[in-house]
Amino acid sequence: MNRAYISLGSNIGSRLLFLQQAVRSLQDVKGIKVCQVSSVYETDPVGYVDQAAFLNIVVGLETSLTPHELLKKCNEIEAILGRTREIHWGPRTVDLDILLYNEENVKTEKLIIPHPRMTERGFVLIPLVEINPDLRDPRTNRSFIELADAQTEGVHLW
Ligand SMILES: Nc1nc2nc(S)n(CCO)c2c(=O)[nH]1
Repeated sequence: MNRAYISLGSNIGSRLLFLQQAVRSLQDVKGIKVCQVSSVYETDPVGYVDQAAFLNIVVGLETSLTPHELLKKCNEIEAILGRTREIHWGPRTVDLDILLYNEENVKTEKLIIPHPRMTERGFVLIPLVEINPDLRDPRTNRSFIELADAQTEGVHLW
């Protein structure tokens, strides 16, 4: 069985409901068992800053799916919950990003794991280390806790 971590975010409409529906949709996928769900954090937008605050969580799961099969399911859940892509990095009903898949490095046109921007994002690191403080970056072997501690600004328990 494989262990994966996914970051979820929403900053349009009923943000909490979208996150709850996305987690339930993941749980309903054959070959996915959601094992951990972080607290909900309200976070300042990163990247495209002229938009509403996000609610963010990270979930830990066990899966028999391959990384690309998992990506396909995440994209399907985003589409079902109404994600549009008018503005790159703009507002969205729900966004699912695969952060880690075991200690594997994946690099294809469609998918890069570990997520390339995860170490720059407090809204990812803080919920991630909440659910598993022992995780290390497979590329550098650096503890994610050290990185999270330096990026608490704009991330608050909701
Ligand atoms: N705080 C915060 N900022 C973000 N910018 C983007 S793009 N996203 C979408 C995830 O890539 C987020 C997010 O989920 N949370």
